[in-house]
Parts: sequence; structure tokens; C-alpha cells
Amino acid sequence: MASATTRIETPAAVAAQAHQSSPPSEARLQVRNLDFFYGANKALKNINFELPAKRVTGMIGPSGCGKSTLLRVLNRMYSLYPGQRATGEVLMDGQNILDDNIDINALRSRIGMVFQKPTPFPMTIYENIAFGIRLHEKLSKTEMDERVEWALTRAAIWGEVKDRLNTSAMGLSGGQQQRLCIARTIAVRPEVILLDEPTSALDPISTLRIEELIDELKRDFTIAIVTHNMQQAARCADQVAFFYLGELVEVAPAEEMFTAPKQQRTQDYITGRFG
Ligand SMILES: Nc1ncnc2c1ncn2[C@@H]1O[C@H](COP(=O)(O)OP(=O)(O)OP(=O)(O)O)[C@@H](O)[C@H]1O
Repeated sequence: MASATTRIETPAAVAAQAHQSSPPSEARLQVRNLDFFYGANKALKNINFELPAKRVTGMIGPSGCGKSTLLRVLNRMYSLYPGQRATGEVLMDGQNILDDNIDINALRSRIGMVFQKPTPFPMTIYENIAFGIRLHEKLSKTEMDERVEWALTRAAIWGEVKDRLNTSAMGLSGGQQQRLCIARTIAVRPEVILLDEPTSALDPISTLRIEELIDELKRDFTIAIVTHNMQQAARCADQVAFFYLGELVEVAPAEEMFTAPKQQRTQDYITGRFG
């Protein structure tokens, strides 16, 4: 991954450095002919693309183009809201996760989500992690302690919290809270992690730590990240998808997207001509 010193370079240069050798990977999620409606408003129009396994997919596009909506579809968040519906398919292991008969709790343990604003529960640091695990698994105290340590270690925050596990998570800094939320998500050992602008509320140092963490986590997890930051997309993503007005305009390997986008609208967006 690119270091902090490359931050003033163009997204194209950053992407070229960051992804010199990302071999192709099989699809973990396949989105087929997906439409999404908020009541009568069609927010996603015939979306087709794939999330390659153990790769980072960056989702970019101007405000309101449907990026967050797509993440909410991928873990069935919309099912909580009457009037919101999706048609088409999102295939995981050959099964359409949009089907009515899918076990949504089980699905959310396989496809986890981290939001823009850190959202720790008003509980201890330990309980923030243990709470979600208990919904899905019955672990002994020792196993739970090990899992909590594992998740916090993978989220690169164990060293900072190991001596204060029984204090409130609300006492952590914003960047620490976001890493705690990532730990909470990976604690149930999902296969896919969806990150919705996870660093937009963070300072540059915390942002860099989260980006490094994403780079580390993709060894084991399939990741999708929504970002407004082209440099971040270039640093983190192996493939980038550009959305505009509810449509997927273009999806390509990051380097290609930032050096030779096929569509004029993509070119205009990534060069800052609109959006
Ligand atoms: N709860 C809702 N009810 C009705 N329409 C909604 C709702 N949430 C989003 N929309 C509409 O759906 C479209 C896509 O919104 P979405 O939040 O997915 O965009 P986005 O690309 O994530 O934007 P941003 O970058 O600003 O977060 C927009 O036209 C928005 O107004």
C-alpha cells in the first residue's frame, strides 16, 4: 500500500503504486440486475457487478448516486423499512440474499457493516465486542476472552485498550471508536465487510490507520468501501466502481480507473470537473 508520503500525488500515480500485482480473484458477491426503490423513487437502476473475494472494492460517485443504498442492500438493512424494496439478485454461494426466506441475522454475521460515524454501544469496550458474538455463538468465558482479544488485535486497537477493557467505549477517541466498530464487525468472523465512508469523521492520522487496517484485513475478508476521497479509493481499492444517478457507470481495476477510465462521466468525476 502507498505510504503517507504519496498523499500529494494524483490518484492515478497512487493507484499504480498501490496495486502493482493484484491477481484476479473469484467473486464473493455477484450483483445481478439489481433495482432498488424507496417507495416510488428508483434509487438503483439495473446494477451488475461483483465483489471479488479478499479484495477491496471502492465505490465512488457524487452525493445521492446510490452508494450507501447499495451497501444497505448488500446486508439487507433496507428490510427494516417498509416501502423499501429491491429486485434482482445478489448471489452469495449461489443463493440470492434478497430472497424473502433468507435468515437476516445469519446474513448479517456473514456480511458486516461499519458506518460513517463511529457508533460504539454505550457499554464497556469488552462488551461492545462480546455483545454481537453472543447473538450468534455460545462461547465459554475463555473462548470469549480470546475472541475479543483476536478482534481487537485484528482491528489494530488491542494495544491501546487492553488495560481498559472494562471502561466505557464512549471514552475512546473518534479514531479509536471507529477501530472498535471494525473490531465489533470482524468479531463475528464475517466474510464480507461493508465500510460506508469509514474515515470521513476522522483526522488524517486516524484515517491512515484505518486505511492500513483495510489493507491488512483484505487478506481474510472481502471488503467494499464507499468513499468521496479519490486518493483513498486509489490507495485502498483493488477495483473501483463509479456510480452516477443510481446507475453503475463503470467498474475497473483501480489503476485502470484512475489512468484510463472508459466513460467521459467517470473521467469528469475523478478529475473533479463535477460532483
Ligand atoms: N430513506 C430514504 N428515503 C427516500 N429516498 C432516499 C432515502 N435514502 C436515500 N434516498 C435517495 O436515494 C438516492 C441515493 O441515496 P444514497 O444515500 O444511497 O446516495 P449516496 O451516493 O450514498 O450519497 P452520499 O455520498 O451523499 O452519502 C438519493 O436520491 C437519495 O435522496
